[in-house]
Amino acid sequence: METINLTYPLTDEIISKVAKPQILAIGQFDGLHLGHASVIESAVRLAGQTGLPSAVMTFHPHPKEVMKKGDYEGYLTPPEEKERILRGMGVDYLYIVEFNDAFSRVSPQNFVCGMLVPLRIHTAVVGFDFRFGYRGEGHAGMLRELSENTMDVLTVPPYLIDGEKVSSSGIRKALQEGDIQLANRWLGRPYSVKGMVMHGEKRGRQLGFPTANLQPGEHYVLPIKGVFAVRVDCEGNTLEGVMNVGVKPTFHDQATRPNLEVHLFDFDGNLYDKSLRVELIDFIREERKFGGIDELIAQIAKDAETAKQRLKSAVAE
Ligand SMILES: Cc1cc2nc3c(=O)[nH]c(=O)nc-3n(C[C@H](O)[C@H](O)[C@H](O)COP(=O)(O)O)c2cc1C
Ligand SMILES: Nc1ncnc2c1ncn2[C@@H]1O[C@H](COP(=O)(O)OP(=O)(O)O)[C@@H](O)[C@H]1O
Repeated sequence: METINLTYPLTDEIISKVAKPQILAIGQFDGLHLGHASVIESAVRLAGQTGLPSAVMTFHPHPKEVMKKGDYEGYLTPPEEKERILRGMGVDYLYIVEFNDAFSRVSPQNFVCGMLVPLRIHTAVVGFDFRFGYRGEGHAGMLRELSENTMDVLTVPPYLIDGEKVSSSGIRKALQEGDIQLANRWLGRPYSVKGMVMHGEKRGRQLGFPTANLQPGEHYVLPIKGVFAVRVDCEGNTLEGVMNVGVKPTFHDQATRPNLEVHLFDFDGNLYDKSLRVELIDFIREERKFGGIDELIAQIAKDAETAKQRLKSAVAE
């Protein structure tokens, strides 16, 4: 898969590089959940049937972040994570369109005539509720007409689980409520957060549980504050562990943005400045303020045992 950054308006240089008959799935696709996957898989399937390349068009930064909408809480899948997942889906091209104030004011007509038509899109594949252009005034039904019938449009129906429409907002809510099982079921994979390991307060080792403190590189949606059973990808190696997401109220009175810290099982090495991708497998409990260090240590030991059991049963499922 090749990733190509696009800005509006397209330059002649980029048009000559990118324009070709192709099947294009368009959407924000934050989360790349099973609903998004069904749109993208439809595009990849159609590409296979027609012999044309498949492509995905997405927008960055998140429009809600740029438009300063109150309900923006970070990314489920920052661009790097989207790339990783789309590569595994057999997509040929990923177009990341720069979303800024000016782009937010592009009309539906200009988006189609200035972006999709010059790229020579054969078929645009979109979800049933796709909106585009200034104030979201464009919808799927307008794509063909605005392209003057040069482009076909395939609209994919909602993806349901237990009668409920899979959605990014539902996944955000589930993460914030600690329902990791639901979030993961809707994502079709474990929710993961990636970041570099940084120095902490050097207390973990004294407690008997060294913890790699993660600096998430992008602004991720964080789950509820508490303890999780996790699987960790460190430079291609898979490890298991237990993670605390929180502010360590036992040691700190002031609430800050939560920290992510992972204690890895059966590991003794230096992780500083390495990149870890942590998959949340299950939620164990909420973070608490303990009366003393011994109580905290005893609880962390219990958490580690619980995490090992949950990881074992997750594999067996
Ligand atoms: C599994 C696990 C559970 C934890 N639970 C709590 C908790 O409930 N309350 C709390 O104040 N700190 C909790 N901690 C955080 C510890 O206080 C923290 O690991 C310790 O202060 C080390 O911090 P450092 O890495 O910055 O040195 C937990 C840590 C782990 C690994
Ligand atoms: N099993 C392990 N799990 C996590 N980190 C470990 C482990 N063994 C060694 N380490 C190393 O120890 C560091 C954490 O030790 P800790 O005393 O908690 O220091 P800090 O406060 O800087 O995080 C990690 O960043 C990593 O480099």
